Amino acid sequence: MPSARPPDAPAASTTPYGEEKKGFERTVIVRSLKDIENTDRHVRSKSGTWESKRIVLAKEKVGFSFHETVLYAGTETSMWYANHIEAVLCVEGEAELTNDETGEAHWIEPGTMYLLDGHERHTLRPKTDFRCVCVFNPPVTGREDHDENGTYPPPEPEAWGDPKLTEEG
Ligand SMILES: CC(=O)NCC[C@H](N)C(=O)O
Repeated sequence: MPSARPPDAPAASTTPYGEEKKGFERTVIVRSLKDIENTDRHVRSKSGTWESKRIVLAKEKVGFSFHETVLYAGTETSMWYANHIEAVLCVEGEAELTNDETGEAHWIEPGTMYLLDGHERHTLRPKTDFRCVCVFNPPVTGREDHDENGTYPPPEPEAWGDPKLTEEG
């Protein structure tokens, strides 16, 4: 049975910035990895070292994107998220993570998270297929793949609805 709505509940949803979200419908987005398989939200990298299912994107306008990524056993991927912050939680497999700014190495296994809060250049070397869930802020818009530096371009503010960045003047 649905629970009663508390009297002080907000009348409408708000954005991450506390502003009312326009066009809000009182529905919950439910989406499975199976729904995403082989759609536009499923990106296989040009490098051939990873694939990513983009579960939540900029167009959802919630301030972040949320992905499931698999990096393949025996590969090496060097990345530099110059325009994004990324958090990564390993859910399956094992990999060595190197901070290419410092040379420091970390072993990442299920239950371990790493956070690139300083746009650090880094490399992942999975020993086995490495499955992780990732959050990007600002959100990716859909088809991003690494350029020659392992970077994604920044999204246009309009793409993810940041009211602070889209205000006139
Ligand atoms: C762990 C990592 O950054 N892998 C590269 C793909 C990225 N997570 C994505 O989903 O776009």
